Amino acid sequence: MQLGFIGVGGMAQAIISGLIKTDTVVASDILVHSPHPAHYQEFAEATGIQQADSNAAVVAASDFVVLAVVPGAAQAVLKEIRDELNDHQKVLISIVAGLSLQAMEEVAGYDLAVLRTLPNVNVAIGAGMTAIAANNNLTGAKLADAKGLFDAIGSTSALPEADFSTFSALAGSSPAFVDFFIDTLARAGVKHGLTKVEATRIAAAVTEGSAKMVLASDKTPFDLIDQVSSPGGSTVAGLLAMEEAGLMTAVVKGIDVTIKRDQEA
Ligand SMILES: NC(=O)C1=CN([C@@H]2O[C@H](COP(=O)(O)OP(=O)(O)OC[C@H]3O[C@@H](n4cnc5c(N)ncnc54)[C@H](OP(=O)(O)O)[C@@H]3O)[C@@H](O)[C@H]2O)C=CC1
Ligand SMILES: O=C(O)[C@@H]1CCC=N1
Repeated sequence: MQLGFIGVGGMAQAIISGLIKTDTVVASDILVHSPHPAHYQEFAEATGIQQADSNAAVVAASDFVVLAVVPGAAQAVLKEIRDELNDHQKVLISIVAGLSLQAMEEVAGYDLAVLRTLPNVNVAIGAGMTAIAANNNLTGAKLADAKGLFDAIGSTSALPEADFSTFSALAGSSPAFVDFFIDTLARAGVKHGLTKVEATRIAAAVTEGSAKMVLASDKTPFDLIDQVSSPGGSTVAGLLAMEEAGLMTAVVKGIDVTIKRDQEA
């Protein structure tokens, strides 16, 4: 499979790293381009991926083309590459937040096979969570291959497009929120005398373990909270103090604002 990327920023690099690490695509079959090659030169040399001279050259040489540009540039880039895309029956895979299938079809053509996705940065280590929605032209082996790319670097969830903004907050943005929680937990450890490095290692290991517990057990997170909270003990005291400071309200408010911002884009 020849895989092209238009846009080689943080998220494209995360996907490429995940695909190479999981032996899903060999580096030499990946071709990339963006307006400032200096921004990805080091990454391209370190991974062994190929660099093209233009967006059109990426499309010409690829079976699957990943649109990984900032949302503001997406329409112009689609206009620029639509002839190349349609001439050769390529598959377009978009990772652009807020860009609907219909908006892509309007610009790139109604016959084009398109997969809209919303991955998260954890794809870099094969632990991503990606929402997918295919248009009617993407079926059979092409759909399986396009979906397979994201299955190989984590999990996928086929969702109606109406749920993409919620997914974007809960899975696309939330690595930042979870990292914020990990850093806050570690900072509290530093306040009480641990080094930042050791406190971060502890906080991250606990976060990973607790996520695995939720996924592996048939208990709800609230059941697991009760299991940790000994009667009259320290955990319930800490939990109540966090809730008095508004932890649940703060998280839900943050997600509300994230969804609203995504829908404005
Ligand atoms: N970051 C994340 O966790 C997630 C991001 N996304 C989506 O991924 C997309 C990229 O985000 P991210 O990687 O974070 O952003 P970055 O700012 O890191 O990267 C943006 C990329 O777009 C390129 N670009 C801009 N204009 C053009 C153009 N005309 N032709 C080709 N390339 C162009 C930039 O090129 P150059 O550097 O040369 O200027 C750069 O490589 C966004 O649409 C975002 O919504 C989706 C899910 C999660
Ligand atoms: O911050 C953003 O706009 C993108 C969407 C999901 C994660 N990053």
